[in-house]
Amino acid sequence: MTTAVEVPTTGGSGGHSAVAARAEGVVKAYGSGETQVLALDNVSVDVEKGVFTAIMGPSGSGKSTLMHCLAGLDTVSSGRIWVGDTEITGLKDKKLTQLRRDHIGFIFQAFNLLPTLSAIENITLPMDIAGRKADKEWLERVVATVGLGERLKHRPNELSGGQQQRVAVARALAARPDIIFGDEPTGNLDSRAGAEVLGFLRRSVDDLGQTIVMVTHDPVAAAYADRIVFLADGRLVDEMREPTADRVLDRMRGFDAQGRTS
Ligand SMILES: Nc1ncnc2c1ncn2[C@@H]1O[C@H](COP(=O)(O)OP(=O)(O)OP(=O)(O)O)[C@@H](O)[C@H]1O
Repeated sequence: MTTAVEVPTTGGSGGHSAVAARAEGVVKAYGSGETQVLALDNVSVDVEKGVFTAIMGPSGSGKSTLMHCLAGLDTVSSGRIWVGDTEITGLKDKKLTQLRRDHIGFIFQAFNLLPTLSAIENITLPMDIAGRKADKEWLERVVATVGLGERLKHRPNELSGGQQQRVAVARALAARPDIIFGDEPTGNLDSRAGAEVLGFLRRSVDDLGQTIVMVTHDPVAAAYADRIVFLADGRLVDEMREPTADRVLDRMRGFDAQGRTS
């Protein structure tokens, strides 16, 4: 963990503070007065580059809010957020949209594939829209990692849920974003298809050096991560390295025992 206050570097030259994103003293309040909810209450966290991070915590603890703030999908009430070298708090909409497009990938619970396009067309669509040429070699690696073989020419409705989500992950990877954010990316999948997608996410970190941040409720899914940060009542309360599903389950039971399910 770096404690430096200067703008984080995004590595590349082997710098020691390989931080892909950072939240510093982030507060997010909804509403005001007596009905105010502090979704995030002074959260500081570094998202390490090339690391698979899971965000866990009881329902309502602020997981999605933290992810949305880190990804520039939501504004903060106070505190600061960086994505790579860029402080995004205070950025105007246009710049923020550009930054999201060029540096961030998203995977949601719903696969959000276009039904009339083939798998491979879906994968390259965001770059086609942005008028960017896919790096051919990279695309080949991504496609090889997805392991969809001849199904790449198939349309989404000819693929299983797990395969569709792998296409969605490949689409996020194809543009080589600095970070991929996933909000319950396996939430709609059965456990086998979920394992398939999680294995693929894991490989994209190990083989392609991708940085991933994933919100999940599922201890088994979280065990695929390198690091878990735990939120409770809008605060960062714990973290775990090299988690196992059993240890995560134990930690989550601890929250229940304290009645911290807000
Ligand atoms: N748009 C909003 N308006 C008001 N309150 C909100 C809004 N969005 C979230 N909240 C509140 O902020 C808190 C954190 O919500 P958030 O969705 O980040 O939690 P979460 O940990 O992702 O929950 P879950 O696991 O149930 O999805 C909750 O108390 C929630 O009710």
